[in-house]
Amino acid sequence: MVQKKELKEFTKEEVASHNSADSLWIVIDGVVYDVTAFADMHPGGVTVLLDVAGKDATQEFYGLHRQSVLSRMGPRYEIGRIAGSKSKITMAKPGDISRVPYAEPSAWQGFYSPYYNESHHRFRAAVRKFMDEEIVPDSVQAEEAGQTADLETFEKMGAFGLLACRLGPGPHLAGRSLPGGIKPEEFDYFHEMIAHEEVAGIGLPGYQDSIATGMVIGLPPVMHFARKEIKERVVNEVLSGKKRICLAITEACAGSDVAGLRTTAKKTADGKYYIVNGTKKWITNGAHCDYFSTAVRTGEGHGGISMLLIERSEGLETKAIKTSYSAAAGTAYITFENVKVPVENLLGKEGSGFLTIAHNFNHERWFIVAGVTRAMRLVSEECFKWANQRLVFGKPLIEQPVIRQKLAHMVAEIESVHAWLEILTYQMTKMSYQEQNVKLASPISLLKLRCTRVATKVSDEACQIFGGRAITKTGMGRVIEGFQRTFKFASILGGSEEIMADLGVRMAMRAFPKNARL
Ligand code: HEM
Repeated sequence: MVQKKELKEFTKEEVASHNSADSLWIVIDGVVYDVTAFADMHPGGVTVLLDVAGKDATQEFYGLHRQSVLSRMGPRYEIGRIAGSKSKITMAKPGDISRVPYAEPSAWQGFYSPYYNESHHRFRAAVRKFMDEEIVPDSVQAEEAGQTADLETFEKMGAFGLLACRLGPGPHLAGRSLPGGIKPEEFDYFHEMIAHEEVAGIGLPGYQDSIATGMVIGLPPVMHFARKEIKERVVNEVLSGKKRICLAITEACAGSDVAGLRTTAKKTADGKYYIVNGTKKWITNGAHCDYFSTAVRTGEGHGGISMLLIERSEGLETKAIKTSYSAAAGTAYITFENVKVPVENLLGKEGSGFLTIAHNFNHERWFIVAGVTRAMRLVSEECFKWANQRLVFGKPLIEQPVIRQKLAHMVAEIESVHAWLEILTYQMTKMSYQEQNVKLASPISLLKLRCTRVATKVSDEACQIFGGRAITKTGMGRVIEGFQRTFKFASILGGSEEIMADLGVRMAMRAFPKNARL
């Protein structure tokens, strides 16, 4: 642990005399750092430090480093302050709400909103603080190393109530303590949306997927279709963070075309088990899961699909797929070789797999939009900050009209997606699940289409603003690099853009008045 040193005050002249490799001091935002011992280890090299030795290096530092470098390493080298100086730069604290324009939904930046009450503000504050304090510290390194969140992290999220919050309002919340002291009966889809936003707000695509994307899409079939005893056991294990679950539908030959799936489940002669054989591909979190909500073929054609809850057991193997995002997400290829599954693990009725799968489509797509929209806001925040602190041709980037044009388009598009997301979330708070399935399938599909089209543009503009840093995994462009490398996932999984567009119009046509004419 770093010992807190007694902070002295220095004059500028005193600091100026420490200007060599033997004694190398620099000043950042009024704070004096003795980096003599660090200079040889400095990733940017010694010479750049010598160039600013004994001087104020605030501008140089913030042009090249994220603030987290200073909060992480600064205390080790901090020795005092310039006498009479005051900090001009705010150090981010856990739980802070950003004041950068458009970095938060407008309700969090002092605008009126018909959607949020005090409990939503309290909830966001509690979840953000939890994320900043408990999840973020290890996440950057885990993302880089391709390590998924460990069970201890899952148990922490479970005890905090965050896992349960990501599955919407419902009986699964009964008796649980929830973030910010929210009562289960006051919890609504806006609270859930906030939970997804806060997880996506860490800006690490692989790691944030590792903290329970599999659960958000894999547990609903169990919650809604499992037999009572199985439901109680599995839902409790998963929501407390003791076990992990994922959704296993897609196969090498069956993606959007679910009917093409080939994994078979055949009943044993005594009728007690299904024997499962086949493969699954691109299964988020699959590499680390204990349970797999799995689509299998129990018969021919469309009516021959069923859903089974399969436990990790003999004959089931998972191996990581090398995707373009971090191995932390645990995206897996799964093989089933004569896996024995009790018939009690059937989710819903045999042959009704399509209904079971489709039951959660809207929720899954809505959840994807909430996450991607939050990630886009983070990208725009990074662009605003970068454009403000990066000097080009002797002035901040933001002073270039072409950069302001890019920011304008980015913000206008993100805000429109978020506004539609809020409108549809409001509908969800008013409609029964059944009514949502009928009325929201079209707009949610079109919203997802719009969201990922906007993500394409946001990624493009952000890359142009960040230049080489947008293709560099560490440092200033880290978030932009991660986003441009992974935003495409959202336009493919949970229903590809093409399927979303087609479904959106087909579902809308169901309500088309037969007697309408031009
Ligand atoms: C307390 C003072 C400093 C600390 C703890 C520090 C630490 C670091 C770290 C951890 C990195 C690599 C991280 C990353 O990829 O972002 C880095 C890179 C770098 N640093 Fe520093 N640094 C300090 C001050 C400075 C100053 C004053 C300058 C320049 C005048 C400087 C110039 C650079 C350069 C040029 C790089 C490479 C940047 C790049 O690859 O884009 N550093 N520094």
